[in-house]
Amino acid sequence: MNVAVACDHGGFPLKEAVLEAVRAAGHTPLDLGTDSPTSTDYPDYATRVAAAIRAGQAERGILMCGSGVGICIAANKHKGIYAAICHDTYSAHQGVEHDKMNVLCLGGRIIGTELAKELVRAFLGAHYSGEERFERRFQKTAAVEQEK
Ligand SMILES: O=C(CO)[C@H](O)[C@H](O)[C@H](O)COP(=O)(O)O
Repeated sequence: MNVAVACDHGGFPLKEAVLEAVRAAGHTPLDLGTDSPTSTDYPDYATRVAAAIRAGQAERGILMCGSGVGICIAANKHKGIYAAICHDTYSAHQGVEHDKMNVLCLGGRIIGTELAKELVRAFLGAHYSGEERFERRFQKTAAVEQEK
């Protein structure tokens, strides 16, 4: 699958490792910036990844900022984006399996490159289970989204 990847300056230290982990998992990363540690604004990169997913250019996304918080909040403002910060591998796969998480958010000032690679592997290796209770809960969440 195509995986849209973007970060601000705080997430930039993780970006190369994340791109490498996407390729190592057999997927194609779309590198949507930023391309240097120069200070920039995380909502711009959340929008790039959200747009790629909404346009069907990528199935999933990975976003990084300093903590993962700001870019996750910004991503979740876009329809069809279900983003979460996961700094443990259980959440990185369970979020997809139970909750249809389609964007993984990481904090470049919180975790190192090796954990980031493991989180990417767990996220990309997971698939939505589609079990009735998960779909029921997801539909309740989606209904709130439609009210916007
Ligand atoms: O973590 C972030 C937002 O949650 C950002 O990546 C920034 O690191 C954070 O806001 C700090 O910004 P600064 O301009 O680098 O001081």
